[in-house]
Amino acid sequence: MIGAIADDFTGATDVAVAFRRAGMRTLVYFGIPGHAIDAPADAVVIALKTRTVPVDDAVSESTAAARWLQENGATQLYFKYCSTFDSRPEGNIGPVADALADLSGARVTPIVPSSPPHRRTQYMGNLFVGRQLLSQSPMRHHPLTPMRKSSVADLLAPQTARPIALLDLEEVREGSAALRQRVEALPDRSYAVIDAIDDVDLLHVARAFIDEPLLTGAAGLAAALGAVALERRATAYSGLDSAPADIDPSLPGVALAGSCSARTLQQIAIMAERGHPALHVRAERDARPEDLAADALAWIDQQDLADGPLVYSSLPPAELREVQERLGVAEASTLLETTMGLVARGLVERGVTRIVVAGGETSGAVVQALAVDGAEIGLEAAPGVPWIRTLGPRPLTLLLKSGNFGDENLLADAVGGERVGGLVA
Ligand SMILES: Nc1ncnc2c1ncn2[C@@H]1O[C@H](COP(=O)(O)OP(=O)(O)O)[C@@H](O)[C@H]1O
Ligand SMILES: O=C(O)[C@@H](O)C(=O)COP(=O)(O)O
Repeated sequence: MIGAIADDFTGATDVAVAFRRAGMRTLVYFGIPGHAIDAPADAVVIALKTRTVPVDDAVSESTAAARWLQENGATQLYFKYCSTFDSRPEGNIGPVADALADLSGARVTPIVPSSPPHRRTQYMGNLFVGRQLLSQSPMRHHPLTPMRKSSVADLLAPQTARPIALLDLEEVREGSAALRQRVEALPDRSYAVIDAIDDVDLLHVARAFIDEPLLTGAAGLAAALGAVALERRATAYSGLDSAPADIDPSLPGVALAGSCSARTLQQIAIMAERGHPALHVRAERDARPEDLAADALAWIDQQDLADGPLVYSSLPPAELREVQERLGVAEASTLLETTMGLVARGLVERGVTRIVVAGGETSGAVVQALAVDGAEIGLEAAPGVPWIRTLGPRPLTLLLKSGNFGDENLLADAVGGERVGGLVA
């Protein structure tokens, strides 16, 4: 079994659906479960909200998640971070990877953020988002982890004391055996930052590292790892059931958006164009999340839920900067994340069973406020954005959308647009 630790909740569903697409029975848990695994699985993902928490917290939570996974049958660990390598100079990718490498006894740990289905590629050590270098992409304006460099080794170096080597695309394309030899020549306790621009490159990497105790990357390498693991072990699986969970998202849905990413802003604009009622939640100094949430829920009570309403705090870069300067970055984000969590709780109390959330940190806040234990993975509304059905007696249908994922219509479609049935039926 592969045990994956994701540093945010949208990343967890992204990597979970990558494993499921490769044919693995996959479960996702939000936080470390207080119980044993629910069902036999080939991949288990633990979603943590550790991308921007203090380094020590990220390390201790990730290590505890790894131990739970090992105790529940994981023979290989996968550390899932963002395909845009979202982190701050002090971490948390480096410190968490260091700790997981120590725990698993990894000699050389691959660092592979490339995820071609999401148009994240790496060439000569530089990460691209579509046609742009990471440092020139909208990620330079991210509210919590602005990415202003493109070299993955340069981003990682301040986060770890371990040696970092680049294995470039030409070396990757020599194939997995040659790549493996290059890995063998690297020093102990080192990182290999590895180029990949398509899925075949990732298969070479996955084959070169298939017997290693720890791999790290985004959903791209996870999909390749799943494919290689399945290729190797197909005959050993018994009762393989990789079918997506049968989730019916036809009930009215509500969207909550805290992402300020360029794509989410477009998706919000399309929701307005398509006539979905929308409420903008403003972060003001001394505002209490309870009051902001109560106002938002009072507004919800006046809406027809069949219209697919949206509650959002998202702002474009200049206005976002203004709020952050006035309130503080952490203060504003904590206020708005807590508010969104309380709104989600109020929605469930009102009988809403389908909630669409835009933003990784925002999804973390919402799912934690709803005290969701785990989920089954359904079909994808967009690449890397699967519908999920929560475990437990009162299941909810959730879509946790990474800020930058999905086409412009995704949010409108997901709250009740005409394409929902087509995608999920
Ligand atoms: N108007 C705003 N002012 C300040 N911070 C905001 C505002 N709206 C959202 N945020 C914060 O920005 C962060 C967005 O991160 P996240 O939800 O992970 O989105 P993404 O998936 O795009 O990275 C959250 O912490 C959110 O609370
Ligand atoms: O790898 C990715 O890009 C995503 O799975 C992811 O981690 C997205 O994070 P957010 O954009 O913060 O939702």
